Amino acid sequence: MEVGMDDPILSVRHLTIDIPLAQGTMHAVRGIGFDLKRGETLCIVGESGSGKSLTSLAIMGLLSKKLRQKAEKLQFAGLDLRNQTPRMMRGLRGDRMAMIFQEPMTSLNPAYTIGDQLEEAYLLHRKAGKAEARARAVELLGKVGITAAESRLSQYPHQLSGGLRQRVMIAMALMCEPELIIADEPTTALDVTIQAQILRLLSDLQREMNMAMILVTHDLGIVARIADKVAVMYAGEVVEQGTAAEIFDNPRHPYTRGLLRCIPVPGKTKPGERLGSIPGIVPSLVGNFQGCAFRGRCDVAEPICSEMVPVQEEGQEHMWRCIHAAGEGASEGVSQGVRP
Ligand SMILES: Nc1ncnc2c1ncn2[C@@H]1O[C@H](COP(=O)(O)OP(=O)(O)OP(=O)(O)O)[C@@H](O)[C@H]1O
Repeated sequence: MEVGMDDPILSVRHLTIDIPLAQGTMHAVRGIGFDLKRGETLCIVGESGSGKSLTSLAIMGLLSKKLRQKAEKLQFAGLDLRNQTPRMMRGLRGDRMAMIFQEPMTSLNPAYTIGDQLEEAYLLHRKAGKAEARARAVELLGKVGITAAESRLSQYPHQLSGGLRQRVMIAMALMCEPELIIADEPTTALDVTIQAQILRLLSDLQREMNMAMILVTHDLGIVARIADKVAVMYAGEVVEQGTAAEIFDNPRHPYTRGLLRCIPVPGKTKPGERLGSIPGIVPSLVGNFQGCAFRGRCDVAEPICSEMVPVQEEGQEHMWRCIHAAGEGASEGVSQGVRP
């Protein structure tokens, strides 16, 4: 099924991911949702363990079978991803959707040349001949700024620097010009200056190819520069989401405000600048959890916060899940509904 240009290419509603553990079930992702259109970039930010990677893996159909995933809606390009067989998901991955991981050495096979690995997805999905796949590989290596691309094809991953390997990973993900790309902290392992170059490159290619992109990152400088939308995750929930301008200029949730306190203005944030740290620890998500997960670290928390948080409603442009923020003369469209 084709989707119109204005329809979301990706639509997620009430995605939950549970992890069975010896001590009980961990509710690692707790009912998140967002929409993404073609050509848009959604940055997911939040501290370690908030569920960003699990969310990315769930969309790609790569979650371990031991984890339990449910969603009211998980739709990509008009396809219901909840009903796809593993074979169908393999058909989509590398072709219409692709993922770039943190550490290229875990995704690149040390035993195969760069050329073989770049050509593989193209040969598989495009039913192309070897010469055509090779020409495409050279073209993509050029696009990601790798010079003497022909000679790189016969090299093995260990012969390249970390920055070059990450460029190869980007080229690999883009071989079939996917409609959706998910990049999970794609430059964490690299030097700060190279990180900024590579993320800028990824963002330029994403716009050139009109792909939708989810970028999971801790780097608020990058978020300020390239995000159209931002989702702030905390303890398995999206606590605030909106356009980048709304999140940076008018953050409403105390957690978002805490993260941005040091660097509130897009354009002033430097590449490599990371999330500030907020005192306190994230509560355990094992077993039943009620109320706002941030309340233990929040300076405006009240007893009612241990009972309820505002719910997210369909179609809200700027959403935050905090009773206080919503009560402070919030703008239109903010949910006043609550759930335990
Ligand atoms: N296979 C697993 N078994 C048990 N716990 C897991 C598993 N995968 C993830 N978790 C837990 O689920 C929570 C969310 O993990 P996730 O990797 O999505 O966090 P994240 O926000 O991506 O963190 P980071 O920024 O550190 O990558 C964490 O507490 C993590 O320890």
